[in-house]
Amino acid sequence: MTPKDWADDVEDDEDEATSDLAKRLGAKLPDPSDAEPTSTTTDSPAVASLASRIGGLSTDAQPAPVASKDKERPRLNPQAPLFARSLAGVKADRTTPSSAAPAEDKPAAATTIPAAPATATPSSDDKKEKAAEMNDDGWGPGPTNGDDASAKMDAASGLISSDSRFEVEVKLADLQADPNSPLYSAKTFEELPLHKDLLKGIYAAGFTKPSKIQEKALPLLLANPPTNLIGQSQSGTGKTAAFTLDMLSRVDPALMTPQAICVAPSRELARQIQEVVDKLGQFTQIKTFLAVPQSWQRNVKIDKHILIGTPGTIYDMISRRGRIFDEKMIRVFVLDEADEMIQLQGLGDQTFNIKKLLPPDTQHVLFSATFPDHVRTFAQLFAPNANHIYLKQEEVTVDAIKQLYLVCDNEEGKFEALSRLYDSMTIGQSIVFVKRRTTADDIANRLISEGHAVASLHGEKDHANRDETLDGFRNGKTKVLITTNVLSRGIDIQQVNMVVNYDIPTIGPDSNSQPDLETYIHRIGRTGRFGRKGCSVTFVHDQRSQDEVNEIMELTGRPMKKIDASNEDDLDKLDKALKAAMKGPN
Ligand SMILES: Nc1ncnc2c1ncn2[C@@H]1O[C@H](COP(=O)(O)OP(=O)(O)OP(=O)(O)O)[C@@H](O)[C@H]1O
Repeated sequence: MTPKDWADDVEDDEDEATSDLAKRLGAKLPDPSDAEPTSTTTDSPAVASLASRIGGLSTDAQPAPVASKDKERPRLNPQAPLFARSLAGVKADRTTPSSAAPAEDKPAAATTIPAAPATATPSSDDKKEKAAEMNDDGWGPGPTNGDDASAKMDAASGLISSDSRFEVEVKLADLQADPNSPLYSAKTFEELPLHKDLLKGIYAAGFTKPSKIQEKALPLLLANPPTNLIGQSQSGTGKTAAFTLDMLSRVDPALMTPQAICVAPSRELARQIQEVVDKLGQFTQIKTFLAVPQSWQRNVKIDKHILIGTPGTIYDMISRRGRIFDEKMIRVFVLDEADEMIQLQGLGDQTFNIKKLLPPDTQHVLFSATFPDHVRTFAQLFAPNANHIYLKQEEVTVDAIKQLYLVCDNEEGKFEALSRLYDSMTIGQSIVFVKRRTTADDIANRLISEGHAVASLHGEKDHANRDETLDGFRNGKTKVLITTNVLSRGIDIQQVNMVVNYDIPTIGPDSNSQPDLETYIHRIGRTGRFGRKGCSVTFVHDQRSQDEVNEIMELTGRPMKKIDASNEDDLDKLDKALKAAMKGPN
């Protein structure tokens, strides 16, 4: 049982069997006192012992040499046309034993580019001050990261300029690196070492310039020799394209075997990532394979270049040692939603098992909108000597998402309020998150019986049904989707302008649960994509849920406007506010 799995039918994020590694190992992870250790060395016996028992992880700043394994690795094709620019250094790296383990052999020192005290947690006084700053309209303070002008809408696109709204802090693994070098920030895609066929794909996707995270991450990801990267940026800011372009740049299309692996916590997210890779790579010869349950056959080799899937399936494939694909050919391992993918009480054991079988000089790329402190320690063990891009703590949520909470009389009052909100939910598209699969089906059925058009999706439904439901929602056939945490992360549907937390996400047994801040942040991040407008409504129906909302406000430092569901005036105001919030410019 994982903390998110205490109740039998509470949704888990991955529909494959996952075991509880921490429990099996009898280890409890300490809370690191230093949120950002700059070395993979750890003084913590628990982390060290756990890491060594996991295997494949070094708790030492000087990992074992990799030359013997590397000898067996087939060479890349230097004639491959796609890689004239970006792969050149990879080839050099692979053929020079002394630089065979670039990511792990470097000193684990960090250089910070901006001077911002980025990862300090705001004091509770700071948070109170922020709450007091709440605007009269109750929608909370405006942008807090400095430059209001930068948050202005791009008149042509209707989007918020990403210029300085989504600031990030970069830490370089290599002390020698010049932090002022333009290499570490790219204002255009052309100045990056991207093949022209990838540039064509980027423009065909409608991207004109890199977002903030792409601007910072791509030069680091594409530099040679390859270096690990741990990257954090708010939901909907373009992390997928960043790691996608890295994978597309580092595989050799002439070699018909997987050379990059990307794991994600759900089949739906894996499918979505595959679509992005296919779209950006459409002018190349690079092919992708979706590695999810039932998508592969035993003893049939995969001849595609990039594997995208869920960790249980990929581990199943890779553990057949060469019969499905040759793991020695993998050079990039991407973890999307990385904090979730390395959680020991969840998907972490599968992800670590995959890592153990990959060549030690594989480039590890970890991205997420959230990296809680205790996960950062593991992230740094997983991706030693990585470059880091972390968000300032107070900027983890997206300003363009207006957050409010709706006070209902009791559990039944939540359903009445949801039904009452249906019209607002269908102005654009909405996702309603519940805790249990049975609740998803129940409220979907009740809304349908009242004449509303909604669909439900959760991990107990069969795969074809899940794919069909999400496709129907993606193409706008369904306007309201009732779901569980299975869709809380990564799903990118730009028309979603409202998220309802019918149940507040929590961790732990019902008798002693805590609000699950990370899941809250990811859930509301299904709206407000790439600068679009959005709003979230969290239902409160008793003292406990009120306390949980208070704690979320405290932790995010963002106030939420309170609406009373029993007050018709309030509800009318809510309708108007929702309509205003979801239409027109910010
Ligand atoms: N440079 C760009 N220009 C315009 N649109 C972009 C650019 N990069 C990404 N996008 C779009 O922004 C949207 C959000 O991107 P993406 O899904 O990668 O966000 P994310 O940061 O991975 O979010 P999450 O944390 O929720 O997974 C997508 O629809 C994508 O097509």
